[in-house]
Amino acid sequence: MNTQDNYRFQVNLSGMINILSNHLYSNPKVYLRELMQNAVDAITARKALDSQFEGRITAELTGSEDHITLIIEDNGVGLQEEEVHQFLAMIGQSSKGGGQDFLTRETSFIGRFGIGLLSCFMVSDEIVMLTQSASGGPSLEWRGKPDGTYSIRKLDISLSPGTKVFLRCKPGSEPYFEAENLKKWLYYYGALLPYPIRLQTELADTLINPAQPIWIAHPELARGERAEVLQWGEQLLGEKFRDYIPLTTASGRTGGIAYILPQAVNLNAKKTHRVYLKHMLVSEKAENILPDWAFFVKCLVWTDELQPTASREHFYENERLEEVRTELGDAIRSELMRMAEYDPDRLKLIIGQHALSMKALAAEDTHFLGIIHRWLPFESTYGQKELGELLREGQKIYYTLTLDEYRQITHVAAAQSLLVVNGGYIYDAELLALLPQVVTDADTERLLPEDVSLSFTDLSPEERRQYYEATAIADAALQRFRCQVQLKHFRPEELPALYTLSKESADFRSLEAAKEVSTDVLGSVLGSLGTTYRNAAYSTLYFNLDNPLVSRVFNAGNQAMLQQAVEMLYVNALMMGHYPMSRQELGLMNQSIVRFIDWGLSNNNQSGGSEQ
Ligand SMILES: Nc1ncnc2c1ncn2[C@@H]1O[C@H](COP(=O)(O)OP(=O)(O)OP(=O)(O)O)[C@@H](O)[C@H]1O
Repeated sequence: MNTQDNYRFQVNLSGMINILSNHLYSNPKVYLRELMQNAVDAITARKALDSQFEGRITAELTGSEDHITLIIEDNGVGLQEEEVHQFLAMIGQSSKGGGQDFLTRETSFIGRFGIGLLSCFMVSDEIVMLTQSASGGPSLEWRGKPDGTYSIRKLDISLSPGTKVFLRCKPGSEPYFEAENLKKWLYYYGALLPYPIRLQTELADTLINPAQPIWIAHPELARGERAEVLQWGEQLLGEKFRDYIPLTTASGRTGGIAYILPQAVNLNAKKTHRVYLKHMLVSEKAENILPDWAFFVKCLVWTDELQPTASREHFYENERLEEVRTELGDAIRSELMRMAEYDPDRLKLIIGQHALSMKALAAEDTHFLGIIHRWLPFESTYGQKELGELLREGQKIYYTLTLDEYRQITHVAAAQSLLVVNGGYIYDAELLALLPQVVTDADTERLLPEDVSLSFTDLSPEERRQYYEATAIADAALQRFRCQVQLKHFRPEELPALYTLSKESADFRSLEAAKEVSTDVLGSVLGSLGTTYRNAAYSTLYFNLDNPLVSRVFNAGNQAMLQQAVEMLYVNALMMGHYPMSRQELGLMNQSIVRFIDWGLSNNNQSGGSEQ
C-alpha cells in the first residue's frame, strides 16, 4: 500500500515582504498609511462598542539620530492575546473581513487583506506593538521580525485601551522618519479624518488635521462656502481652482467636490482623482471613479462604500462602482444644466475653457445637448462662433466630415453665402447631425465637396459652343489623372478652379497614394484592387469662366498654352484643397513651372528684340 506524507506550506516571509514592497506598494511611505488605517479601523471598532467614544491618533518621533523611532498610537479597540496570534501574527488573516467574499464584501473597515502591517518592514527591522484590548485582559507586548518569528509577553502594568506601534528606522530609511515628511504625509493621508491626529517631536506638538468643514458630510452645502472649498482644493490638490461642482449620490455614502481645471485638458490626458475611503486617502490615481467625458475636473471624492484593491490605489470594478460613477456624472451634468438656467455666464466660462469635454458629454446625452448647444463653439464659414449665433442666422447649417473637406470648399461656400461648419474636429459632425433631434428649428446637413458645385451656373448654349473645343483640349490634358474638366460660372471670381472628389474618386486617390509607397507585392494587390474603381472614379476640375485668367486662357486660341495652363491650374487647385499630390502630379508641377518661366523669358526676349 502506498503511504502518503502530508506537509504544510512554509512561507518565506522576507521573500514575501520583498515582493510586496516591490510590486504592491508604490513607495515605502505607504507604511504610514497602513499604520494609520489600522488605527482608524481600531477606532471604528471601538466606536461600535460605544458611540460616544472619541478617537485620536498620535504619531511621536523619539530617539537620537541613530535610533530614531516612530510610535503610532491609537485609542482604538486593541487586541487580546488570542487575537494577536490569530490576526496579527497570521499573514493574510484579518479581523475585519471573514467569509468567502471577504475581498469584495462591504465592511465598516478599511483593512481586509491581513497584509498591511508587513509594509512596516520596508522601513524597520522589527515591529513592536503594545496593546490593551478594550474588552479587558492583560496588556501585551508583541515583537515581530521579517524572518517570520515573533514573541509575545504580558506586561506587568495595565495600559489604557488602544495600541502603540514602535518602528525603529532601519539604515537608509531616514527620510521616512523625518519630522517634516511625516507631517506632510500624515496630512496627506489623514486630512479628512474626523478626529485629531497629532505629531509630537521633541520640539513641537502639532495638530495635523483641521476641523472638518460641514460640506464634507453634506457636499451640497459646499455651494455656499466658496472661499473655503477653493482653499481646501488648493491645499489638498496643489492647484488654484476658480470653480467647482459639489458631488453627491442618492445614498449619501459617496460625495465630493469636482474642481474645474483652470486650463484646457487634452482628451487623452490621464484623468486621476483623489479618493478617500472612510475618511482616509487611499488613492490619488483613481481613474475609474468618473465617466470618461468628465476630463475637465479634478475631484476629491470620499466614500465609505467602495472596495479598494490590495495596493489601495484602485477600486474593484464592480456594480457599485459603476453606479457611483454614473451618479457622480449625473451630479456634474445636473449642476451644469442648473447653471444654464440660473448662471449662464458661469457656464459660458466653463464651456469656453473646456469645450471638448462639454461636447463629449453632449454627444452622449442629447438632453444635455439641447440645453447647452447654444454656447458650444464651432468653426464655420461665418467665423469661429457659438452654435446659438449660427442658429440665429436662420440658415441651413451644412457641415463637413473632415477638416480637409472643409478646407477644400470653405472659400467657395463662403462666396455662395453657404453656412458651412467644419465638422472635422472630434464630436463636431456628430453633434451637428444630432442637433435637429433636440432643437426643433435647427436644419443641418452633411455637405460633400461635390455638392458645392450644384450652385455653380452652367454656360449658356452659346458659350458652350464657343468653348467646346477648348474644353475638350483641357479635358484631354487631365485624362491621365482621371480628372474631367467642366467650365462654369461661380463665385468668388478670384478663384480660377475648384477640384472636387466623389467618395469613389477619393478612395481611388488614396489607393494610388498607397501604391506609390508600398512594396512590390502589396503594390500589385493594390493595383488589382484599383481596377474595380476604373470607370466611376473620376474627379472633377471646375474652371471658373468669371475668373479673368481662366477667361484669357480659354480664349487665347493657343492649344499648347491652354494645355500647360490647365495642368498648372490643376496642381494649383490640388494644393488649394490640401490634397496630397502623387509623384506624377509633383513632376507635372515642376515641369510646368519650368515651361512657364521659359515662356516668359522667350516672350520677354522677343519683345525686347522688337524694341531695338
Ligand atoms: N492598531 C491596531 N489596533 C488593533 N488591531 C490591530 C492594529 N493594527 C493591526 N491590528 C490587527 O492586526 C491585523 C493585521 O493587520 P494588517 O494591517 O496586516 O491587515 P488588515 O488591516 O487586516 O488588512 P489590510 O492588509 O487590508 O490592511 C488586523 O486585522 C487587526 O486585527
